[in-house]
Amino acid sequence: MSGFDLTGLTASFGGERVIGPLSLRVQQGEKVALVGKSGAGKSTLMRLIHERVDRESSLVPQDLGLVNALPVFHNVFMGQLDKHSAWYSTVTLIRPFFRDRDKVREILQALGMSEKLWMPTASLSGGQRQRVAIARALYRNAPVLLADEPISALDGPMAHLVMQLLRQRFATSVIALHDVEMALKYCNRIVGIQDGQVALDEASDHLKAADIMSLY
Ligand SMILES: Nc1ncnc2c1ncn2[C@@H]1O[C@H](COP(=O)(O)OP(=O)(O)OP(=O)(O)O)[C@@H](O)[C@H]1O
Repeated sequence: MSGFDLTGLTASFGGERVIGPLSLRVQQGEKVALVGKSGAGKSTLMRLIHERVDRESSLVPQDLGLVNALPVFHNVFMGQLDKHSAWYSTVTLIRPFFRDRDKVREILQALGMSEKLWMPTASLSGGQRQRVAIARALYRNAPVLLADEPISALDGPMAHLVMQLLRQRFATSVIALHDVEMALKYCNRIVGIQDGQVALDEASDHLKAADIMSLY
């Protein structure tokens, strides 16, 4: 599977409906930006999609989900934890295999931080930590990328580099973005969320930033 067709997506907190019911069909090759104001329901929708797509996806959650006590290498390696045996993962914890080191180093290099390979993740800056979560998703190399605000802590040039890399490496993606210009530049479909519903669903080519700002 490299696209998905989900129906009946709903989420409630404390008896209050915050998402749906809504449907979302994403075809292979689509790069979807989820946009909408803070609290509209983007992260909740992303979690619902991930629950259904799960092993077919590479996830970059908003809270990053890193293990601070472990070095960068091991956090990135976790992207493929479910593909290895317990034996392989235990050996890797103590003495990683060369092929895995090389692969992880190569991904970190593309993200401009190969020198951090063995650094404790806790010692990194916010933007560096965000890139470790992105590296983990790249290392997982699943058919679909699900990323929740993956460039929120990055400076301008690094944000563009990361968006280019994600576009190259994942045929199909759903990325929640606050930056409307980045959404238009790097995604070919814009889905706007308002009060837990799809309020806009258009090809990027047909939209200008001002059209999207009506959601805010
Ligand atoms: N664990 C939770 N418990 C209670 N309410 C929650 C919880 N998670 C989200 N919500 C509520 O659901 C709504 C949607 O939140 P969500 O995080 O999905 O929005 P968002 O569009 O991702 O916002 P942001 O852009 O600020 O990340 C908000 O009103 C939020 O308060």
